[in-house]
Amino acid sequence: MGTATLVVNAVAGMLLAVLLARAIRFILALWTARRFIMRMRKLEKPMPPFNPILGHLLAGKTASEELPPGAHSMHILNRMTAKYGSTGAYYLDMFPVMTPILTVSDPHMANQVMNHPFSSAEKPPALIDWFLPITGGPNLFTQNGDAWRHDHNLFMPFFSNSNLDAAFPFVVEQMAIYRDKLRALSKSGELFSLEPLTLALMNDIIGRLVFNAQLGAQATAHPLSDTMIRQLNLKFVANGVVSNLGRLNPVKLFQFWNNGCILDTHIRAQINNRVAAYRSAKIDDEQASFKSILDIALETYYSQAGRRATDEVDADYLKMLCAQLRMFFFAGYDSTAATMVYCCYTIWKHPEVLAKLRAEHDAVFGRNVAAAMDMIADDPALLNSLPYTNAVIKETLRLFPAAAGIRQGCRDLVLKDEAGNEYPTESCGIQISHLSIQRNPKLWVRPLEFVPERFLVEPGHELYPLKGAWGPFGHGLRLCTGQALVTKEVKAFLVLLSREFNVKECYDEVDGDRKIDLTNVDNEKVYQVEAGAAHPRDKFPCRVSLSGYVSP
Ligand code: HEM
Repeated sequence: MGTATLVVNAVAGMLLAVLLARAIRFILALWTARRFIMRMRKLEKPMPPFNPILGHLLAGKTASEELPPGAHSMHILNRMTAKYGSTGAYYLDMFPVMTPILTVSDPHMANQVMNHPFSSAEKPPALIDWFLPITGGPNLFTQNGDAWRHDHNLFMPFFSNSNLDAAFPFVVEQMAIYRDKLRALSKSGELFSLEPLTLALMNDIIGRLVFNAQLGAQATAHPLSDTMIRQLNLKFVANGVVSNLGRLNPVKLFQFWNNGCILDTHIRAQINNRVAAYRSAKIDDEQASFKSILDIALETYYSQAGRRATDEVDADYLKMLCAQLRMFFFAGYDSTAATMVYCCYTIWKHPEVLAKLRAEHDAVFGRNVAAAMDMIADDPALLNSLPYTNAVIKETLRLFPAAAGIRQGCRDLVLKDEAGNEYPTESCGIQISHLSIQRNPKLWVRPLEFVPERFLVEPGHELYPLKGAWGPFGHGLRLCTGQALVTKEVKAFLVLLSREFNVKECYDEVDGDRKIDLTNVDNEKVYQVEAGAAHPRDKFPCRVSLSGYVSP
């Protein structure tokens, strides 16, 4: 037998072994999923109609078809909650799209999860697959136990109040570029999409916060931002569920891998830049008041005993950093940009809210909008004196939560609803359905109305929110680490823009004769779609004009 034949046989044998291992893994996972769900069926637990071969995939498909195009999976879960989750929880087996979950839409049961010593902090293995195209490896969202604790402690100093405040001169500088773009658009009066502009703004801000880099994405597309967006587009196929099976397509798998390599190349370039800067800063004994996430990680690395500034970063640390920085880059811009756009929608849709918001900004910053920019840069703590603005952001996130939380169940966590029905969680993930909880008429007065005052009234008032019912940043130990940062950023965004401009959404103009049935998304034309976090559909078409409320 010739060498070539031997090589071909060896490669074919290896491929066969890999395929066989994958097939066995698939069958085992399928068997585990079905066995658990069959047991729950026997116990007559709430769930959609079950198909022995397809599990609940058909029910998921039906729910997604009852929604308008591209509706986010949170809407799909919400739709299924309306059909099957009247007791506050139902089981779902969408294998192979995901492993079985218990979807919880009741804050009492969500609290039981968040108070459990194991499940409150444990993320399910299925999340690793979800994040893999975005991060390429373990990250704070997916890690558990000591690995999570170690990396969490490594990055947390970035989120200290003083470090975040030190970033604000740069944050408002980027918002000034965004404001200038809106000024130009207000002159032309043209129809445009607000979302790409806002994503570019947040790309530039997060580039600085994560890498201490000036990406300049508001001026010209940056390859890091472009590749992340390409990767997200690939991941979030419109109308999910069955088309999600496209994940098994080898062409798509190659594209994921290739985008991942490009992301890693750019992230490594940022790491190399900062290693060089770190070394020269060490030599010059330079002290920067603001430290990026990457700078903090490098400082910790080089401060370890026996390590010299001239040493290379070792391969394991580099791998860990790449995945965590990819995660922070994504988490830091995507959902914040979506929330900023939704705030634009909510405040300009409600003139009475806008009037109160502007009055609060006048009281704290005076009527000179240009001065507000310098005031925030000099003293970001002023942003803490804006209770109404804070309530507007909270109310926007109540109606349009950008993300959701998930936990791993376990044998000794059996949830109980108020009627005493039990929900075992062993062998399944627990998905907290924020959208269903935050729009539930049993939990909220005037649930679909935009009422920021509900976050300002005292306990005992009918509007006062029920404990645990508001949770767009999740709950407990695994709460979003970016919450304080997001709140500051969105407050600054509103202070700098809400008085100068009027923004008018133009969905009717764009939709034209296209009839969209909005019945199952609470008749909300700006319903959320899959695009990373949950984003406003069709990138928020609008026109902007100068308000005349203040002089620019
Ligand atoms: C509007 C913006 C944002 C929203 C709505 C949001 C929401 C969330 C949610 C729902 C979770 C899961 C919480 C849970 O499982 O209980 C989460 C986790 C996380 N978020 Fe955010 N997030 C936002 C912005 C950010 C930003 C700006 C950063 C960082 C720059 C960030 C970093 C993280 C991290 C690292 C985690 C994982 C925490 C852990 O498990 O240790 N997020 N976020």
